[in-house]
Amino acid sequence: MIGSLSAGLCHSVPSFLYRVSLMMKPQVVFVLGGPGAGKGTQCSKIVENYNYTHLSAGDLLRAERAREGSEDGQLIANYIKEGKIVPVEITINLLKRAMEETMQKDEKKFRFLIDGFPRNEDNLQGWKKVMEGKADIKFVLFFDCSNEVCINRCLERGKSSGRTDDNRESLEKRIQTYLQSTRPIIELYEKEGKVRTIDASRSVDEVFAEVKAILEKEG
Ligand SMILES: Nc1ncnc2c1ncn2[C@@H]1O[C@H](COP(=O)(O)OP(=O)(O)O)[C@@H](O)[C@H]1O
Ligand SMILES: O=c1ccn([C@@H]2O[C@H](COP(=O)(O)OP(=O)(O)O)[C@@H](O)[C@H]2O)c(=O)[nH]1
Ligand SMILES: [Mg+2]
Repeated sequence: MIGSLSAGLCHSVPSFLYRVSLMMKPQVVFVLGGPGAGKGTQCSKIVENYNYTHLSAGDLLRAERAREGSEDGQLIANYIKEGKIVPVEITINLLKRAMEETMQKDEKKFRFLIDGFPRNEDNLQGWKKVMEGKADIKFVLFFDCSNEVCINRCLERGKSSGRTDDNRESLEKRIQTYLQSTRPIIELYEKEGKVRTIDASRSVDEVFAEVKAILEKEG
């Protein structure tokens, strides 16, 4: 059916446009929580078990920081070390490109876990400006745990992560940014009934059992 439709259309529509029109709209789960809450760990486990692509905004920014010739590398480095949130124009371009590249390679890969974004009002506005209507936000997975647990996990991670922000000084700033800027975004989504809160203070496996139950329920 699709084959014959394609053969008919190819005479009039450029094939790349035809391919784009066949693509599913990206289905997005935002993954939020404090620094060290376990977002990345749980996203990896989701990817092992379900058909999602994990896009960590922080990882994309760190890759851009390291890219030779990047115009934004120094700015990104400063923001990360200071625990501040990079202007959304930079982050949204990286996210959009990563989503497009994933779907161009395999059009069945239209489910995304967007980890660590949107972290503030600027991020939210940037997402809306660029992505509204182009992607569906299914829900928000919120990994909730105390600041103390977050800090201890990041300090432990800092022994081997090589990250410039897994130290006490940066962490105090990151926690402040999280409380002042990111929590209000989670609350906004909460009012829309989109937040699925998970107690992230338990073991990796216990947390994942809850994640699984949510994903199975949401379909
Ligand atoms: N449930 C958990 N219990 C204990 N340690 C955890 C748990 N989840 C993650 N960790 C560890 O805590 C650190 C932060 O986890 P990570 O997944 O990178 O969090 P985030 O992406 O939210 O900053 C890592 O060193 C990770 O191995
Ligand atoms: O959308 C984003 C995501 C991350 N960051 C920056 O990258 C850092 C690390 O983010 P990441 O999500 O990797 O940290 P995690 O919460 O996983 O420890 C943040 O503190 C910010 O400085 C940002 O500016 N915008
Ligand atoms: Mg992370």
